[in-house]
Amino acid sequence: MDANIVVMGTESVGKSALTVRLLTRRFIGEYGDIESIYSHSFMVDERRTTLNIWDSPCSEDLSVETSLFEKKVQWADGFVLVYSICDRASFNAVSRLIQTIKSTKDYLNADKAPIVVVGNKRDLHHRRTVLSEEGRLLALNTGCHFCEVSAAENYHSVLMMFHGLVGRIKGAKLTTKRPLGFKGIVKSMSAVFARRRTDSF
Ligand SMILES: Nc1nc2c(ncn2[C@@H]2O[C@H](COP(=O)(O)OP(=O)(O)OP(=O)(O)O)[C@@H](O)[C@H]2O)c(=O)[nH]1
Repeated sequence: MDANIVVMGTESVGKSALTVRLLTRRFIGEYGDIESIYSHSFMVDERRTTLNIWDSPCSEDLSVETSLFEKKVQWADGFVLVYSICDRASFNAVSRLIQTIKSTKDYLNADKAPIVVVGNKRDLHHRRTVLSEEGRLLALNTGCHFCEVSAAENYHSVLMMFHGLVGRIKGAKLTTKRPLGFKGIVKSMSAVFARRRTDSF
């Protein structure tokens, strides 16, 4: 089975750290600002499952990124929406992201892709500004799942978070969804890089 997962959230919440933790088991501290799709295979019930993970640098500017955003929603079988427990603005952004994802045409037309709300940087509990209960309540009220993790300190909880999402994707039988395809992904990513280059002049 193939499962496409989009990781979203505001700047510096640890989207790349979570993705790299899953892929390499390591926390390397600093991560580039690159839009990337990674693949990761593992065995579940003696069957190979491949995760394709789309990690975006920052997905909050929806007005600029609308068409790319819609492509992501179309491509995704599941979403990981990340905030930092030390950054309330990032939590509010996840709340808005849930509404935006759920109101897009592709999300409504397809079987609803599972969403997991992830509070990252749990190791920084002394700087916490978002309570666990708030994350749990947000997930409960919006039909999402919730967990808190630390990409810096704990590989196992990150692994469980991704694997739990895959289980729900399987349950939702989303494999019938029409994929964006490799060419579509390359095209949409080229558009992002082209725009960034233009923006920098
Ligand atoms: N203490 C702590 N720091 C973390 C954790 N996860 C990520 N970081 C740090 O937070 C910073 C941002 O991490 P990234 O993974 O680059 O965050 P991002 O969301 O991909 O950021 P953008 O690419 O800018 O959108 C880095 O300095 C990481 O080392 C965590 O669980 N605990």
